[in-house]
Amino acid sequence: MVIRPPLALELIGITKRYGSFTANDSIDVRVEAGEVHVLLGENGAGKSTLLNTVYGHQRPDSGSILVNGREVAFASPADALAAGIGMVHQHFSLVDSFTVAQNVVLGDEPARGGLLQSAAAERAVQATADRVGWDFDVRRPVGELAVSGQQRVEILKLLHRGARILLLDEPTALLSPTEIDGLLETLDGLRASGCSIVLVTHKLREVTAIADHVTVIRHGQVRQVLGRGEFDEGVLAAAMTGRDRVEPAAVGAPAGGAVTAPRAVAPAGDVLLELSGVSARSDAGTPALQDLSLHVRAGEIVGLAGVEGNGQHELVEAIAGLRPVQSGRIALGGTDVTGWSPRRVRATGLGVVPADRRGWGVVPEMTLVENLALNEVAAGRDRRGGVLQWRAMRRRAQQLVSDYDIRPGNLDATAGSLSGGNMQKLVLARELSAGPRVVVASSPTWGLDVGAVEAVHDRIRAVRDAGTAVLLSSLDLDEVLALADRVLVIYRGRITLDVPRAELRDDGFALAMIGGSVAA
Ligand SMILES: Nc1ncnc2c1ncn2[C@@H]1O[C@H](COP(=O)(O)OP(=O)(O)OP(=O)(O)O)[C@@H](O)[C@H]1O
Repeated sequence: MVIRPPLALELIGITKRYGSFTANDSIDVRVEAGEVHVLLGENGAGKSTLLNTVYGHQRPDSGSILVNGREVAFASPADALAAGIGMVHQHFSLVDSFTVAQNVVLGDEPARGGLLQSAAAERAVQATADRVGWDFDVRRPVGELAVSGQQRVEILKLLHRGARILLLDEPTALLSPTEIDGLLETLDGLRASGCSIVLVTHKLREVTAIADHVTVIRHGQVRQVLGRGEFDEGVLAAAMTGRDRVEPAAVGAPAGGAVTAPRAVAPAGDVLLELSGVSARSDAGTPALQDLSLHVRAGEIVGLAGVEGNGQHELVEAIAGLRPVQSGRIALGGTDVTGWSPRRVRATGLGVVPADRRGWGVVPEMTLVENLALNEVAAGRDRRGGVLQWRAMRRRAQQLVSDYDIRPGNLDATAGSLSGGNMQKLVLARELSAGPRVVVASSPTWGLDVGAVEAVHDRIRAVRDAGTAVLLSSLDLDEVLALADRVLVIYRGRITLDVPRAELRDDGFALAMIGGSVAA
């Protein structure tokens, strides 16, 4: 008789309702010790709900959670951590000026002589890093690490507190391709050391690279469980959508390498967005944009590539009037808008898809109708004789919800109740649909499932074809290559490469992103 070790984590019949809506409907998931188990599903399928339930953020309405064969009930994330479960969030909670060791022990300092600086803490953290084979200098300030290094510190924090089961909700959504490879290597090492990993990702290439098992969730229910050898990208895409086998490209998958050729004809429209010698500071007061100049013409998509932290966010904010400009000039449609308020800049016909949708993309407490009408309201186009045109606003919202496939499409639900991907669709619907002259978009498809990615790419191409000037900043190079007519590279707040997509050489492109100088 073979005696099997207990499962690391077993979810049995987990059900979670929000009012009359069932987000998780009797979900079973079996996670073995030392495996990477992917939860896959379209936007709104119920993946984050499930992770939040397992991590003690919320109680399930029914169902059981077993850790190493023993039933548990968590009232908070602290309970989950005490049982050996840790969750890595998309946004880090690290103190840049603290060392790796200080960050790891923060809030959990050694009991005696428990100062953050203690050598004992350093030794203990080093031992944890050594245990998983990470070559870390734990005395280095976290602010000096790349994003992937910081993500490792977040994971180290959990391991140091005894976590052996890690939950990761879209950890690669805002990482560059090299950083994604780094994270996959990290996960592989953790698996080899016996940790179990539950991973939510929309990128099918990552799933095929790393998953031992995939549980496919559709409309809150488990539809399929697939083991290694039983899936490729086509099978996964089909399982997610419920269609017969489809090639991922057919549902849109930049990760699968579906790169659309740029338009053959060079755009010849007027310059609608122009930055001349713009300098601006980061939140920390350091130079973020340095004498930066660029332009985007009507009917052109300009892709902005660069490693995270080279000024992309500050650039988008400066154009939107959200970040003061030290020197230089920003013009929209030929009008100098430097120093204008965000509201006034927008009124010139600017659409903005921000990197942080929860920050200023949506107002979570407001309904879908209200969020979709924000631009109209701000521009005073929503009223007649001073009276809000609710009926027209609802009609328009209904149309946008259907066009952009925002689910569930209850117009009176708050934006905050939407899943991450559907919230992103809401922002895109509002910003792309108002007939903007210029669109500035930061990672527009982050968190979207493969089908939604292609739909959004089509919409961005459509606004371009209608004569809009589009500046698209993305960490996903496949996305830049799929959409851009011209590619810029931003490095340390300066544009270091500016070349038509058709003339782009891959090696030069990659080199420019890390500061190398090349002839395109
Ligand atoms: N607090 C809430 N109140 C009401 N409905 C909610 C709430 N949280 C989530 N939902 C709904 O539950 C469903 C599942 O959401 P969830 O965030 O789990 O999806 P997801 O699979 O993680 O999607 P995504 O890939 O877009 O992140 C969605 O329809 C969402 O609107």
